[in-house]
Amino acid sequence: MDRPQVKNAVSFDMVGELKEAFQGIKEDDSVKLLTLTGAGDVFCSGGDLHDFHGDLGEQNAFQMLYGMKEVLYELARFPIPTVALLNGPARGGGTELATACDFRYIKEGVTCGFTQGDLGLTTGWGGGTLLYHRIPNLHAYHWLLSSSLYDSNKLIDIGWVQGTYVDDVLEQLKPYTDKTVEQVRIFKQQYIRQQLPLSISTEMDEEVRRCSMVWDTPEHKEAIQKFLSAE
Ligand SMILES: CC[C@H](C(=O)O)C(=O)SCCNC(=O)CCNC(=O)[C@H](O)C(C)(C)COP(=O)(O)OP(=O)(O)OC[C@H]1O[C@@H](n2cnc3c(N)ncnc32)[C@H](O)[C@@H]1OP(=O)(O)O
Repeated sequence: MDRPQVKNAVSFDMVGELKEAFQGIKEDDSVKLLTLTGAGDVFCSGGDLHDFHGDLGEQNAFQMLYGMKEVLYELARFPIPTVALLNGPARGGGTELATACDFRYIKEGVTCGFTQGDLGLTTGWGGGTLLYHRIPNLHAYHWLLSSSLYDSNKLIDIGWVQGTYVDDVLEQLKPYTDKTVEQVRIFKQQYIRQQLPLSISTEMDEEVRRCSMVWDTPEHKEAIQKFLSAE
């Protein structure tokens, strides 16, 4: 993600660019591993609070959120292993995006959180659904409901993050990449069949629908006004 001036916030354009990039990688059958990271000092600050958070009714909010649901679903069921490299903080949808990857590695001291709750929202890209497939249920529920920011140590404790990294992360990912393309694809298929059945798409759709239902509330509008007036 490469919009460092807004901390890699996801704009409408970026939704299309992510889809295009994933398609290109999918078509290259020599690739063994997909990594996702952020330019500058942040992983991703979630949906662009200018672009995504206008005065939208439920139906338009659904359509707007749905594009990122498609991105996260694609990422979760990607045919090769996927890794989020948390070079800096993730917030809101940014934490959802990292959750859609199979594994997460993080720089020491970095914090992540589902801050949608503080904006009068709930998760809306399908990342809440995926979180329940990544970490124990009560950890997921508590993290989502409380909108807490967790640091790298806590994120390792709850099992969301697999390890910390400093610089040469590719060396650290060698246990994944020293396998053949066929091996990594077979292991990924096995994981998808066990943990991410096609029916997960319906659950993610329901999450998008629920979030769009709270889009047009005073709590959300006030939170966005507050963010914009602080700029
Ligand atoms: C369902 C998902 C949902 C959705 O949108 O659909 C969401 O993702 S809701 C969650 C939205 N995200 C947030 O609330 C995070 C807001 N940002 C931050 O908390 C911080 O910016 C942080 C921690 C990512 C980085 O902090 P730092 O101190 O390093 O930077 P600044 O706060 O000074 O930000 C610099 C610059 O970037 C602009 N910015 C940051 N985040 C966003 C954003 N999400 N959308 C648009 N613009 C963003 C910020 O306003 C500053 O702009 P400037 O003009 O330089 O003042």
